[in-house]
Amino acid sequence: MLAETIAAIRPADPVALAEARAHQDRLTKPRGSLGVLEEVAVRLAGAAGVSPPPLPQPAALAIFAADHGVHARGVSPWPQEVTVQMVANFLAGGAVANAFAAQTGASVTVVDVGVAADLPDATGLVGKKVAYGTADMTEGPAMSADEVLHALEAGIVVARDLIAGGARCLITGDMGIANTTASAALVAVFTGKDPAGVTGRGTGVDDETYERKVEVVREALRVNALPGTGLPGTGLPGAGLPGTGAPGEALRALAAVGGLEHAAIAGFILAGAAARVPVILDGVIAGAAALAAAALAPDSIDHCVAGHRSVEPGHAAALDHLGLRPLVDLELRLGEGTGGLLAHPMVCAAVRVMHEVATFDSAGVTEKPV
Ligand SMILES: Cc1cc2ncn([C@H]3O[C@H](COP(=O)(O)O)[C@@H](O)[C@H]3O)c2cc1C
Ligand SMILES: O=C(O)c1cccnc1
Repeated sequence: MLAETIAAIRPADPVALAEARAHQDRLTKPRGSLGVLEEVAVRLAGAAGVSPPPLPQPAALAIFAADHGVHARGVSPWPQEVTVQMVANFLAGGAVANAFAAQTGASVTVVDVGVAADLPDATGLVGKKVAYGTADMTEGPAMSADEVLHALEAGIVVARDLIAGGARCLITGDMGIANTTASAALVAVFTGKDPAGVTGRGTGVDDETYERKVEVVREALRVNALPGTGLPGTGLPGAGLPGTGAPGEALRALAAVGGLEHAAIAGFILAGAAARVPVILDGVIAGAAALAAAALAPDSIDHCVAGHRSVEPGHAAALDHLGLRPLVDLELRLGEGTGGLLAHPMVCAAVRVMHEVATFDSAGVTEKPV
């Protein structure tokens, strides 16, 4: 399923890109006056392979929830049970993501891809549990080869189901106490940056915990023989995992220091790209997952929009590496999909302009100031 999804991904269509740019310049506004929104609309045209691109609605948020063995190293001030408790909160409609989703009319799908506990009442939960959390990445790989593949496939299936149900825009979401530690490790591996520069305070750790968190990331890279000099191109063997060269290395890195939700989000991105349905990325967890998706299928990023930039330093590093410009920068540090949801109306507005704004010709507006 993974190989077939990757094989279906096409890069941005150059004809649609050129048509969209030309169309922007014919609309009744000074050239370039919509700034970044013009780039977003052009990007979506390239991704869809048609100009104007389809309106990216209805949108569907998928919140992938999982737990992390590295939590045992004291990298988050919150107990692990908060993951399953928040899953219940999402299902009850009580989280920030639910409020933001209601605001933009997005559906919310909650996926258990690896929560350490089972919910007493799982009504409405999409059950795709691959494992009861990952292993501690400072003691060896967080996931086995099978687990990482199954989690990727879970994300692919969720994306396909949402698209089959009518979604025309996918938004990534996450829930997993300690997942900013795994995110930092992934960002360090894929960008080649030092852990100190890409590790953040997550939910808000004190100085002492922060120092430990950076050391834990360093230790995880060392124990898993990930030199942190950037991927692809580290020459790491993809031992035991399908694919040779860069994809095999990417899978090994994802299994070594990622989370089940990172793998699922990577699969979700790949499946959106394969179906030419745009994916709005949320924060640092999505950024780390997108680095893995990019290593598996570089063209998948043509189908992504960076919803926002969180305060996590690893997020900015991931976006830089991917060449993505975030739409919203509001010092958010929550995850769940909140930043992606806030960006969704902007992406819709950018595309709506392409469909509804008159051209200089059609409106009889003089094209150039005399
Ligand atoms: C109540 C609560 C709600 C959340 N919603 C998202 N996160 C976010 O914080 C967690 C990552 O931060 P760290 O790595 O510091 O543990 C993830 O679960 C992420 O989704 C939450 C965290 C908490 C505590
Ligand atoms: O960048 C994020 O999305 C983020 C930051 C802190 C905690 N959880 C998520």
